[in-house]
Amino acid sequence: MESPRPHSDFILTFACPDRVGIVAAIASTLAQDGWTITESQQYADPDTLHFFMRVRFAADRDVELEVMRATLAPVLEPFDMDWDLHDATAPLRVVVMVSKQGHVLNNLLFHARQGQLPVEIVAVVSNHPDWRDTVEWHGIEFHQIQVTPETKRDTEQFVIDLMDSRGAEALILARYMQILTDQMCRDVHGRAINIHHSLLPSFKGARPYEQAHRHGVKVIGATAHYVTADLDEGPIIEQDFRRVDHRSSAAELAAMGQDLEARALVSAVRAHAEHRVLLNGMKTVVFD
Ligand SMILES: Nc1nc2c(c(=O)[nH]1)N[C@@H](CN(C=O)c1ccc(C(=O)N[C@@H](CCC(=O)O)C(=O)O)cc1)CN2
Repeated sequence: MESPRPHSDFILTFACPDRVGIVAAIASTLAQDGWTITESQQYADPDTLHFFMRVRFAADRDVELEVMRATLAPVLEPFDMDWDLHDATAPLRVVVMVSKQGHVLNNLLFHARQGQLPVEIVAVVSNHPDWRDTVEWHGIEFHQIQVTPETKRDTEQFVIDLMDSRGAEALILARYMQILTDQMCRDVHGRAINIHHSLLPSFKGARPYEQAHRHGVKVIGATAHYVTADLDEGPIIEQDFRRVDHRSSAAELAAMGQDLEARALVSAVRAHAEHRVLLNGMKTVVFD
């Protein structure tokens, strides 16, 4: 028999300069207020001397997210924290962007529909019509945009407005093959995830499987990362890989890579949706 769901279930994440007493302050504050800590992970970076923590806590009473935020603010203030508080039970609302290749999009749609991903895909945007029927079969709105050098900023503003109007908290680039402008990267900093079809930092940019084939690689892979203005240089969230050999053409490498791309992106989106990813400069801390 399933245990009863708590009335209030929150996830606190933060990063701050490391010092003695951080965990004790969090734990004692929660204990004094009658909260049960159900998950807790922390990491002290020896290089940056920064401390990272994810703590999930619950109680059988109804507490509004904003009320909980206001309660925690004075406790966290002395530690100079970059912190956030999330409702652990709320699925992450996302907008997905795709171009012509739909294997990663399809995998996202399937996992979300099956309830295997704590995500609600509220809209799909594409610069091609190919995946409209599939997306609309899932009952999800599909918007086609026309991206040219002249229209790129307007199309990006359309996406930002769409995210705002649908309450989307993240943007997922599922093999969307257009480079986002610096302004768009600023607008979605820390909440746009791209799947690149190579093991970054190798083979950035366009056509990475052709680059890999020319180099005679013995493994291929995929990298899910946050999007930044520096193309395919954003903080890495997840990678997946497999062995290959001299017999495969670039096209065969690309075909073998599709599953890796789909798996890596789902894993990264799940980690982001469960608030397990914290930015650590140009890197990430990803809690289990
Ligand atoms: N600002 C960013 N935009 C995008 C990133 C990123 O990291 N930062 N990742 C890419 C995806 N991508 C590889 O995964 C990628 C997509 C497209 C190209 C590219 O060169 N495309 C066109 C040019 C399109 C354009 O100018 O918009 C081309 O083939 O010439 C390279 C890498 C998504 N966007």
